[in-house]
Amino acid sequence: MNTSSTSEASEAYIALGANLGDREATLIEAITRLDAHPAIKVLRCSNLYETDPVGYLDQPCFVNMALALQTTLDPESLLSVMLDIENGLGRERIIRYGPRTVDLDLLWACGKELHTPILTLPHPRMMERAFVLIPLADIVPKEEPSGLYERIQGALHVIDGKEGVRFWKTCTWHSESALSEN
Ligand SMILES: Nc1ncnc2c1ncn2[C@@H]1O[C@H](COP(=O)(O)OP(=O)(O)OP(=O)(O)O)[C@@H](O)[C@H]1O
Ligand SMILES: Nc1nc2c(c(=O)[nH]1)N=C(CO)CN2
Repeated sequence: MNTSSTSEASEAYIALGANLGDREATLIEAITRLDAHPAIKVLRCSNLYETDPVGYLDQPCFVNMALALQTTLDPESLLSVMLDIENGLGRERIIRYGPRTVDLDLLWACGKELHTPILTLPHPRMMERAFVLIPLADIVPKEEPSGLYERIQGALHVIDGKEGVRFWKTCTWHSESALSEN
């Protein structure tokens, strides 16, 4: 696969979800694979939340979380890495909004707006979804320069507890590169 790197590293936020198989193990493996990519560093992980399904209701509860990444990849190349990881972890697309071993959505890349055949940024449905916003709020600092913090707070105020999102666990993932530095 061709991935293009820009010379400057920038921050991106992604959402993860899983509702088939060992949900926690699959999410941890997805984080490990992202961090193992030479152009991606996982900076922060949210807590894990158990969430009631939204959109297609006849399916198991999800575990959802969010990550802050630093990357030198452009957004389309980052998405391509994410899709490869989803496929490698057994993701199948059968029912729209249906059950999945893992889902990785690119939410936000420094406030960039993009509309290409394969990528829309910011993610078009992120501000309607408590299962995205509540984990994301764990890891976006108040001083995030492109205004993401304020957007999340405003959107959460509108959603106001309409979805079932329950704290489940803290994230146990630690970067292997950080461990080997110590
Ligand atoms: N910001 C984005 N993040 C992830 N995928 C995106 C984004 N914008 C467009 N896409 C496209 O959406 C396609 C379908 O994604 P996917 O099957 O994961 O959708 P979904 O998770 O079922 O629904 P949703 O997009 O509402 O979360 C991807 O192959 C990708 O090309
Ligand atoms: N609770 C929850 N519901 C969903 C989720 C998800 O990750 N969590 N993903 C969907 C498709 O993107 C559709 N519905």
